[in-house]
Amino acid sequence: MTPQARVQAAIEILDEVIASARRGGAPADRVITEWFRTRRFAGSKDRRAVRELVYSAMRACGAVPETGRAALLRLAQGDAALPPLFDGSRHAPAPIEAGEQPAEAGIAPRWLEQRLAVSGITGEAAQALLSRAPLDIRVNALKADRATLALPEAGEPLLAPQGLRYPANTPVEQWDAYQAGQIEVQDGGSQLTCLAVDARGGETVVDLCAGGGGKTLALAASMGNRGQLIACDVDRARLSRLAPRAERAGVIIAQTLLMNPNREREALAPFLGKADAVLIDAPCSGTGTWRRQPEGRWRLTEAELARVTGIQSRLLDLAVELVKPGGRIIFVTCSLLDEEGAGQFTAFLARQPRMQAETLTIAAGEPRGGGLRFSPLSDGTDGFFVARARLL
Ligand SMILES: C[S@@+](CC[C@H](N)C(=O)[O-])C[C@H]1O[C@@H](n2cnc3c(N)ncnc32)[C@H](O)[C@@H]1O
Repeated sequence: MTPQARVQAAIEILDEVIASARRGGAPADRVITEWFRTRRFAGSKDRRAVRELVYSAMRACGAVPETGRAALLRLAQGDAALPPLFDGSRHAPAPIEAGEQPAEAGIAPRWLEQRLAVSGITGEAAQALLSRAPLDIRVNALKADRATLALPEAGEPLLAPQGLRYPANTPVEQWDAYQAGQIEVQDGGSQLTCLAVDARGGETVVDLCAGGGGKTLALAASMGNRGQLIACDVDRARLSRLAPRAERAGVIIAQTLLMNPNREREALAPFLGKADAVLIDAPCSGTGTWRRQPEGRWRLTEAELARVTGIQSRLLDLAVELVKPGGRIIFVTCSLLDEEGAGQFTAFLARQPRMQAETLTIAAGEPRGGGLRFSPLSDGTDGFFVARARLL
């Protein structure tokens, strides 16, 4: 593909990414893969270059762009090599017209920038939400140890005891250690939130929002595969990804529990008052994951934010019924918004006087509202809020 054709391809893909974000459809990565599936003429270098253009353009725009072309024009404003490629030649985008408006720059749609600002995320901290994420792995302590595991490339040790960092796009999934279940891909911040659970062998631990089991696997490793680990979710497709991952990782204690939304308590009846720990890795706005999914900013609406914060407070109250006296609840969101972090946790403590907040001894993050907040700027991780409370 010519450089001009790559720009035109990026514009067409962005049109689809924008439409998909508006209707709550497939994420950008899938849109890109699908686009190339029917364009076999594109080689691997073309794919990489077009993908880079698409992601750079997404990062350059704040609010949802009207069109892919407007998004690319925004990117072109900061990259002198791009405007000449709008030359109208075969497969190239049409020439830029006088007065043609690029999409708006910014961190996010305005309402969301304001919510971030109220939560103390402005300037550099806000800009860092759109930086490029590295690739972090967790060495699976059930099968290996960071200190002795030989890997094709030496990573940078992270604060999390089994964490290693690599440049983005390192093909770790092709490594023998990955196939052997000795390593998992997991953001360093996510690994730190698992430390807050402090899950131990022999305990009963409920992972209330297990999804595909990223944290479940880390908890099983921390428990040395001893005890009871109940991985729950309301999304059948996500939960079904756990079994093959658990098998590869050698995890034998995780049992899955599919719940009906709004009827979670019924499914959890056998565990009421039995849990030593309940992890709530709650559904959230995902504002902490924009480094990887910049189009997440364009999917979020105020109504969706209100919906997920409602689920968060409901699950927090449900967790109180699940823990035994002395048991602990760990609340996690991959968000930097206080309404999904410090504010949510403070309101929970006020509603539940028998729950007492605990100070976390993780040497990272900024103390906020009884918990810790990790951010791309200060911690080099995805954005997370994590807090722990114990039932008196
Ligand atoms: C942040 S994701 C979990 C990620 C997962 N723990 C991991 O580490 O890979 C949030 C999960 O909450 C689930 N969820 C949404 N509503 C729920 C509910 N009412 N009860 C339990 N889980 C819910 C979603 O399906 C999603 O899988």
